[in-house]
Amino acid sequence: MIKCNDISLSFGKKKIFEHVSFHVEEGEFLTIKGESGTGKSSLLKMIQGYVPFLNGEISVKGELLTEKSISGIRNDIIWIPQNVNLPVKNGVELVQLMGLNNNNGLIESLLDQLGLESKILHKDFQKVSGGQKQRIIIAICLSINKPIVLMDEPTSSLDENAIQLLIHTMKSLKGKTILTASHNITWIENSDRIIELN
Ligand SMILES: Nc1ncnc2c1ncn2[C@@H]1O[C@H](COP(=O)(O)OP(=O)(O)OP(=O)(O)O)[C@@H](O)[C@H]1O
Repeated sequence: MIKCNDISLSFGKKKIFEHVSFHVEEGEFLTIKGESGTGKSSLLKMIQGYVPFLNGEISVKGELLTEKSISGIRNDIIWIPQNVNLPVKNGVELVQLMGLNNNNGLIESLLDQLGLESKILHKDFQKVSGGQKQRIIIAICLSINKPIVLMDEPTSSLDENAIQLLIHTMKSLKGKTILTASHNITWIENSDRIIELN
């Protein structure tokens, strides 16, 4: 589903990683682990064409990542960041900004699986905890039906109980190809497979 072949990353003269190759099978839940600064987030952004890579090649669903194919590839991906700093007051406004229609109640059902009541969508982001906000963002993003889910540090603000609920939710998303960047032990242990950047 996703193939990275012999890719390297540098910012200016600073080499972050070199000659990295891995693949993610369709329906697999794979986690990239590694110390802070090893390039996990950048690698997830590379797959979406937001960070340029050196050497090698990346392909998604059999299609090489090029200027021409980027928009089609992005169209198959849900990108779930750790946090959002957008001009929105709460979850309802975020749903509107993202142009989502939630008429089948999927967001509420995902919030429930993540241990939150749906009314939290109306609560000001300033008044919810970091862990609640992260789960609201995840529920909203997961309601979008795309075959590939990329998540950057999905547990960064979550406590152990919320991590377990999120793992359970991810495993219930049948058929999705999930690639995450994390250094959380519980998350890593529950992934189908891990690769390490160092
Ligand atoms: N746009 C950029 N310009 C210059 N340097 C960058 C840029 N983005 C990231 N870096 C540097 O590249 C390195 C890798 O960053 P990245 O965020 O990908 O690492 P990470 O493994 O995800 O780290 P963390 O676990 O702390 O999130 C870091 O040293 C970072 O400072």
